[in-house]
Amino acid sequence: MGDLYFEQIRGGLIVSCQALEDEPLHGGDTMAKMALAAEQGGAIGIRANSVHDIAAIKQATKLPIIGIIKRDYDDSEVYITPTLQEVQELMEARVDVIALDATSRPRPGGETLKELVSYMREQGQKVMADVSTIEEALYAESIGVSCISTTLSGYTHYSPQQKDPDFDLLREAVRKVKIPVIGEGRINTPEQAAFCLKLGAHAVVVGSAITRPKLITEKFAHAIRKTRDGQMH
Ligand SMILES: CC(=O)N[C@H](C=O)[C@@H](O)[C@H](O)[C@H](O)COP(=O)(O)O
Repeated sequence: MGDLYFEQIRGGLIVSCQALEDEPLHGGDTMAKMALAAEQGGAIGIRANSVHDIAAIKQATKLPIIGIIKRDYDDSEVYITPTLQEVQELMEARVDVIALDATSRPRPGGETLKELVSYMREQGQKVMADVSTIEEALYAESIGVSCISTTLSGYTHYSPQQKDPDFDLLREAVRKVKIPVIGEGRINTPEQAAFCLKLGAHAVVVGSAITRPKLITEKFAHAIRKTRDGQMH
């Protein structure tokens, strides 16, 4: 029998509604409106950062939520749900899935991915592993995560640095792991999102291209500036 959550999100669009403290749209009220707009536009799930935003989004929509807490620690590069502290905060906030960094980089305080995943499994909590390579995807599957997401390709020094989504990682992960694989990271057009499904992605997460108007504006402004500067020469 398939898991209900994964049946619900199959073939669908999950919208990541995130704005950090230094971003203009930061705040639960804004993220709740983003999530509502996403729902009205046809999203079947939300990915959100922080207990505060998650609570606000829950008031605005009934869509299932993938929760993360981004937090910086001095002794590690890992910032997406790095330690047990963030895991416990997210469990209290009650999210459908907790996503966490599942790269091979050392975690704060010497905690391990395996310990965190075991803890969540014991509590019946579904887990999304944000990976940057196929080796990380295979390891995450072997320790019992519920699904893989290509979120962190391009954000570790040893993964391909590119402006497009990492379709190669998605393709390989779909072929090699048995659990659902989600396409995520730099999916900037509807065509790219659809292509992820063609490659076998279970669902697709899109963030910046939908919910970060400052970045979207920058792309338009940059393109226009380049053309204008070209015309002036
Ligand atoms: C690398 C990292 O910190 N990714 C974060 C993970 O939650 C978010 O900032 C991204 O917006 C999300 O993964 C969706 O990706 P994109 O915004 O490229 O569609």
